[in-house]
Amino acid sequence: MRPPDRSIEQALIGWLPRRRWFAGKGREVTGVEIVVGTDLSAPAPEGLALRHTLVRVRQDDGASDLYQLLLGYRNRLPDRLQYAEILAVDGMHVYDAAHDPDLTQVLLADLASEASVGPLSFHRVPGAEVETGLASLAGTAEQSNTSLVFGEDYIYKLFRRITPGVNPDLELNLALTNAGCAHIPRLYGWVDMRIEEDAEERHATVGMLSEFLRTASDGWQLATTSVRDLYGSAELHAEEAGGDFSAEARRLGTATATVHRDLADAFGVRDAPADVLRAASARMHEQLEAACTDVPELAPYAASIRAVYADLAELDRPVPVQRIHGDYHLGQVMRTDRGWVLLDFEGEPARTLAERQAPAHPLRDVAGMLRSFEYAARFLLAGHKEVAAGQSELLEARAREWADRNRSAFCRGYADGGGPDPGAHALLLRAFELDKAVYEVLYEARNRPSWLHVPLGSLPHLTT
Ligand SMILES: Nc1ncnc2c1ncn2[C@@H]1O[C@H](COP(=O)(O)OP(=O)(O)O)[C@@H](O)[C@H]1O
Ligand SMILES: O=P(O)(O)O[C@H]1O[C@H](CO)[C@@H](O[C@H]2O[C@H](CO)[C@@H](O)[C@H](O)[C@H]2O)[C@H](O)[C@H]1O
Repeated sequence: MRPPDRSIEQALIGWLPRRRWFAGKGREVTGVEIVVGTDLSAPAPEGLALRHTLVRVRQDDGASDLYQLLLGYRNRLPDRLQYAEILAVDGMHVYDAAHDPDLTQVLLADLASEASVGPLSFHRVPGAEVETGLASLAGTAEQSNTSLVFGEDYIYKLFRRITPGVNPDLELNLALTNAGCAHIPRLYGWVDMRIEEDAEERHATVGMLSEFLRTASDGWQLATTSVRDLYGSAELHAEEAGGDFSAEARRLGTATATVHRDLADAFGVRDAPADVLRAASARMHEQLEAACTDVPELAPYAASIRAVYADLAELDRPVPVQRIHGDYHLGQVMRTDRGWVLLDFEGEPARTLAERQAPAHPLRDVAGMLRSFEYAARFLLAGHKEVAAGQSELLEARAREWADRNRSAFCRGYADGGGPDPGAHALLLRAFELDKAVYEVLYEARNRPSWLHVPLGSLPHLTT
């Protein structure tokens, strides 16, 4: 017998906030309600069941969000799945079935056959074949969603926070697929869900199946390996150390410009009037004030940051805007044998769908990646200071050198690829970088407090 929904909802109040992908951190969960549960007829062994579940989560600030869960039901929960348990009642275990390859196979089977099950409809990209019967492994990366790797072939992104509408990750991947862009993983299919609430019918993207880049390394790993290499021989300059990353940074810049051009071709570019910059500046101010309230360590830099935002508001000229990546950093790019590939076009997870879909200046993405070079250079510093006391100034200088070298290389590559020359738009770039750094301060305070020193540590340099 399955436990009643009420017991599951109660258990989810404590379980959800502890998930890495839960987007409402820092606010209390006051209620969870199962909006719709759909049994997926898994080609699963006897005694197992899979229920696709959409829940509404209410929080103490009045926010109310939808989340997607795959609930597994078993009479006996094997040791390997204990960590995924949500509750057990009268010998029946309810758990996060994203971690259970016996159950997740149904996703591939339904994509392969383009099934429709209750409110869920599974779609294949025209011409794409999907092989079934592969076992999945849930990714261990720091993620806003949950990714399931099937065999060595596919990666299925199970979107966690669900916003009605087409998810920009799917929207942009589909457009880039149609444009024949080489800098994205091959897209195989997606899952759409009909959501009926308050007599209203809406649709949302709840899953996406892409090529798993099995031989690729992500940009963050490659960049931090290069930084580690440099810190290991701190007497050398960045260009002398073995693992110099700058040629890769330059190629990454060029790939970024190519993707921006494809997005511009697919969705268009328009000249936004000057008041768009005033509105952007106002939003930046708002985020800064919110961040200063939550993170008082930001206060000493606030006046300098405000001055840059004020200059931006005064920049009285139209700016070209287009669809962009929106949350661009080294963890979102992978180096494959066919060059750099860009992932995760969802935009910043904390923003509304309308904000994430809004056209923006492409240098916002450039600023995101430039911040990421700072992150890669700075994130190892703290540990190193303990090991090599007295060397901290030298390592700080090396961090600066590494970041500057790779930032310049990326910008050169971006301009080579036909993007607007970052060097010719210093104020825009500075404002975008500061805005990103403020976002990161908030993001780290809410999600990874032990990383807060990384964005805070780069503020003295950014504000001088
Ligand atoms: N197509 C892919 N091939 C290989 N690894 C991938 C692929 N897509 C994502 N990943 C890995 O999963 C991580 C998280 O993916 P991402 O799309 O950024 O998810 P999220 O939206 O949850 O942050 C990436 O940093 C990368 O390491
Ligand atoms: O990848 P996500 O869409 O989940 O993006 C969020 O999480 C990122 C961290 O996982 C965060 O990125 C920040 O940390 C990165 C290193 O882990 C660094 O490369 C980025 O430059 C830095 O912004 C991202 O901001 C957040 O939206």
